[in-house]
Amino acid sequence: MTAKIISGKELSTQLRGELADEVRELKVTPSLAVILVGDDPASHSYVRGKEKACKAAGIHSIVKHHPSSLREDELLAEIDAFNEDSSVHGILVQLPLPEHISENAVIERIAVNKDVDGFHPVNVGRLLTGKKAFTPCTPLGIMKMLEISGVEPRGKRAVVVGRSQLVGRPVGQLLLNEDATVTYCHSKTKDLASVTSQADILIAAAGRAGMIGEAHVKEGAAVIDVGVNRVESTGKLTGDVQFEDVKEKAGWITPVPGGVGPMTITMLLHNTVEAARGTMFDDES
Ligand SMILES: Nc1nc(=O)c2c([nH]1)NC[C@@H]1CN(c3ccc(C(=O)N[C@@H](CCC(=O)O)C(=O)O)cc3)C=[N+]21
Repeated sequence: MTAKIISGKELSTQLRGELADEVRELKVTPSLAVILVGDDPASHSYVRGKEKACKAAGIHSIVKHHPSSLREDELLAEIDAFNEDSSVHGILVQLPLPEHISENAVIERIAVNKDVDGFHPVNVGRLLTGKKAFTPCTPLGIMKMLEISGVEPRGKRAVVVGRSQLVGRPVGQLLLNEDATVTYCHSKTKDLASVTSQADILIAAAGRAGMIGEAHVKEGAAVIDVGVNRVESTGKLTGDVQFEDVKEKAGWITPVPGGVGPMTITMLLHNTVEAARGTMFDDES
């Protein structure tokens, strides 16, 4: 079988166009504050991507760059100011942060109704209990890619490789909420291939270049590659999946670049529009 390639880039073009239409209908201009600490080139490049995408969708973005010497209390004070500013609807602090700053303290400081990353423990808990919540952008993008491909999670075996708070755990939760049978694999999993090769839906989110080969994949499976690994010699981006081999066996596959990455940004725009509407928690029970 040769896999259908799910283009996150093409889907993003369509969805961002629809979002731009929605933005035009809103009474307010959605506004996103992005805070970037330090000078990691990859982080700077992602933030530029977010800025560009906001602009194209008619979303106002404010980007704050800080040196890596920024103190935690200074960062928390800036978050407080954005929390109180009613013209700002979404707040995103680019991760990872320098070691002297507690990521948990920062994430918990962001107002729950401005947490467009969906990392705040209240949003995480709401997702777990099946309530409406801001949902992390990468997992949301993955679900959208499955949906447009006609891959229905209900009753399927889904295997998630990677258990990060940002991607692995929440995408497993979303798949479970859609009635998939979900298994998580990680660095301590024994005989990885024996587990992943049972997956109808395989999510590769371990952050290890090329770790998923043809032997890890079931014939006809949907393979979603979340890897964003930079090849040092060429500077090119590469996934966790050996694309050329796996595409001959899988039913669906996402490329890197042009797959999950653009969808992550698209879902950030989606969450920012949702935050600007301000109705996420209206049905509070
Ligand atoms: N608070 C926070 N929220 C995040 O959502 C977040 C974060 N921190 N830290 C870093 C990761 C990584 N991330 C990516 C977003 C887009 C692409 C993307 O658009 N990639 C393009 C290529 C970009 C390139 O070539 O540099 C692609 O895959 O086609 C990649 C990675 C968001 N993250």
